[in-house]
Amino acid sequence: MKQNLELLMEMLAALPDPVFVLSESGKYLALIGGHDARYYHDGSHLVNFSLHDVMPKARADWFLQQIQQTLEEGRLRTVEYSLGAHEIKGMELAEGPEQDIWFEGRVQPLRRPFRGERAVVWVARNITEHYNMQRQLKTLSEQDELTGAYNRRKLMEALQERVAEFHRYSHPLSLIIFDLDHFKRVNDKFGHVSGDKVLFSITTLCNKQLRQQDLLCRYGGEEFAVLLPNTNLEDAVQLAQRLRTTVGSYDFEQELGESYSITISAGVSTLTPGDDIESLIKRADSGLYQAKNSGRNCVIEKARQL
Ligand SMILES: Nc1nc2c(ncn2[C@@H]2O[C@H](COP(=O)(O)OP(=O)(O)OP(=O)(O)O)[C@@H](O)[C@H]2O)c(=O)[nH]1
Repeated sequence: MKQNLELLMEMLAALPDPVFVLSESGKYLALIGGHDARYYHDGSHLVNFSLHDVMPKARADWFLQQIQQTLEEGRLRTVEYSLGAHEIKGMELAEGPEQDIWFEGRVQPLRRPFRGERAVVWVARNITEHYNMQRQLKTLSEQDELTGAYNRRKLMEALQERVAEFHRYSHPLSLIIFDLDHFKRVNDKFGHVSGDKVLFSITTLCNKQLRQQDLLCRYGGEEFAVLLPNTNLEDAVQLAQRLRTTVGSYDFEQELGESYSITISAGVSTLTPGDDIESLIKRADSGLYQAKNSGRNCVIEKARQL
């Protein structure tokens, strides 16, 4: 019997991930396992304290809510969250990972009350590596390899979200499609590799003019699209003009080895009630087509004909 108990204690102590027992009121009742300092900080000092004693209120509230919801549902729940050791009072920062950790928390109700309170077992697994890799993969799947701008897939995804938002909340949404003028001449004169450098620099130049929420995408070879949430037609045209003058006044000497200017032509459209993604794109495209036919280096707006 004693041997079995010893074995059980050994097993519990050797659990690779920390396992907390947390009460319904947010008290740390017990902690076992999670002793590998490569993955976890030592949280043994937390036992007998409450969540609200050791972490900022908003954080503690969140953990408490998870505990209470798990008890209410009476079944295993899985949650993901990031937590830095610096957010927990009394944590030994030097011993353990430096960065904030992404955790997967598996939260299971205990079958009976513990010290007079309902409680859960909370297994916290460090998933930082997995999380970062997933984020990296997501970024790669949304990005154009050459320029770092978003790709067409991301544009279509964002369009779907934003158009739905427009129909629900009437937030304005505009689209610019622009294309480099006579880009074939650049390739012919300086070579494809230099042309690639120009595409990269144009992406950088344009991104500097955009807000965080705007989305610059490489739409085709030398064609770009800019999705502008919360932007009406007038402001979108203004921005398109700014992109046009920014690119037009830039000297591509560094990219091409001699002083050289490149202009862009753009079409602009804005979403209206009853409109859809296809017609928004179509109008911006037709504005671009008209801009090319009007001598290039200009912006043409296309309002919807009702
Ligand atoms: N370097 C480089 N060139 C590209 C890439 N994608 C498309 N292009 C080039 O872009 C050029 C597009 O040529 P056109 O469609 O004739 O258009 P343009 O010369 O820009 O003329 P307009 O659009 O009518 O002003 C071609 O030379 C393509 O090879 C790319 O990824 N890298």
